[in-house]
Amino acid sequence: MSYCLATYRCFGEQTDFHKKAQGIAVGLTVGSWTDLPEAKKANMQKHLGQVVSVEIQEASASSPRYADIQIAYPDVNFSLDIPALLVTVFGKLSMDGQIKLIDLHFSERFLSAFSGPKYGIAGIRSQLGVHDRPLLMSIFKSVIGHDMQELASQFKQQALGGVDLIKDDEILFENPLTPIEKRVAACMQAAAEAEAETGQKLLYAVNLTGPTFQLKEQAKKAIDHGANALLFNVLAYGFDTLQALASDPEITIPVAAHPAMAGAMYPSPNYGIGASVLLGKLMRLAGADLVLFPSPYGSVVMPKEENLAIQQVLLTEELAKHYGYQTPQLSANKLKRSLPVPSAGIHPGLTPLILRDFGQDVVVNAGGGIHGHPMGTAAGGRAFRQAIDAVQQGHGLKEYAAQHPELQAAIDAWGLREN
Ligand SMILES: CCCC(=O)/C(O)=C/OP(=O)(O)O
Ligand SMILES: [Mg+2]
Repeated sequence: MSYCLATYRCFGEQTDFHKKAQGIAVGLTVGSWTDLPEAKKANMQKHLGQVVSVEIQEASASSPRYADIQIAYPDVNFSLDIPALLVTVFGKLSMDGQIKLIDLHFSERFLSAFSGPKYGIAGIRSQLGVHDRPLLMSIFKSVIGHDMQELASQFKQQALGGVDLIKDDEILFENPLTPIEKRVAACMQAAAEAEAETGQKLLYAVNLTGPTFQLKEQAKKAIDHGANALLFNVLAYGFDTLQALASDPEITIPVAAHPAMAGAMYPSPNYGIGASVLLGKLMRLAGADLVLFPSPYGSVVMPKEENLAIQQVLLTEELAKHYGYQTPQLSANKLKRSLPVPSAGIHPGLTPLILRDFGQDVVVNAGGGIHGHPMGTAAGGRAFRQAIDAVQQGHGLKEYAAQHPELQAAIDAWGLREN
């Protein structure tokens, strides 16, 4: 028998959490809210959920009374896909009061159904030829309504700034002015022109949008026109759609997962799905090569501990866990590691914090912090590259900026944080 484990944080001043846990284990597997004779039959036992642990935290001045409840779900109860797992462990239960899904452990059998990221960190770095520093990504801004010429011009300015990746904004959808195949062709042409000047390769993550059942063909059309990466609004389309794209041998380019809609699920301490599950484990399992999420210090803020919890699960070698059985040390290194991309409101003066908190395997990502630079878009990219170089070489940004005007201008405009 093998199980997937779900950990919940359940709140209640008077709740009998042991009874609650047993009710979850039975009610989400073989039973319901009331006793069912069928559920007690011997042939149902292999489908019965198990209470693994109930850890109660009594109310304090800083916290209401809650319990962390871990339940094991027999993976024979559901098909080996993310929708089935999520509906099983948090479908009806998500509507049952103050309860939050805060962790998931996949059985090896469940994990075996997933190929994970097609490229991962190593693959992205290999495509770019960059192995010795954090990566830099810029974001198109103010391009809704732009024609192809204006869009390609903004692309080239971003590329000349020394970025490693350029992504569409997640709000740029299929439109008559810049349809995906034209966007890709024009931007990849601009990328080639910029590379002739800078010698630097780059990935352009074009936003894959449109009717769900046309996404594969849309992606193949983009690839046929030269696309070398995709941006995807995973939560709007579903993890299973990401998994279908990432596991499809005909989709031969990396996928960057955007967190759009995540704010409807992770922020509340009492409801929803924890950030490390929603934007960490499930994104990596479904095959995201890069995962964007709100940074701890930008314009849309996620607490630092949640940021680091996401980073940990995107980079860890351990994603599988067997409940109660002696099994070979499970390693999930069949799942390539996904690149963390802490984002939103990032400017060059925040680079020391990002590199301190995330280390080398991170993508520094900015839209406004590039295009809003006082000396223009290309200077915005240069300012970030100078900030990254400064930190890599052990210099303070203020000292380094004295010899690097683009960085100085960014610090003058937006300030500097080194702790
Ligand atoms: C968390 C996603 C960030 C994003 O999509 C975006 O467009 C950020 O733009 P800036 O905040 O860097 O301007
Ligand atoms: Mg955006």
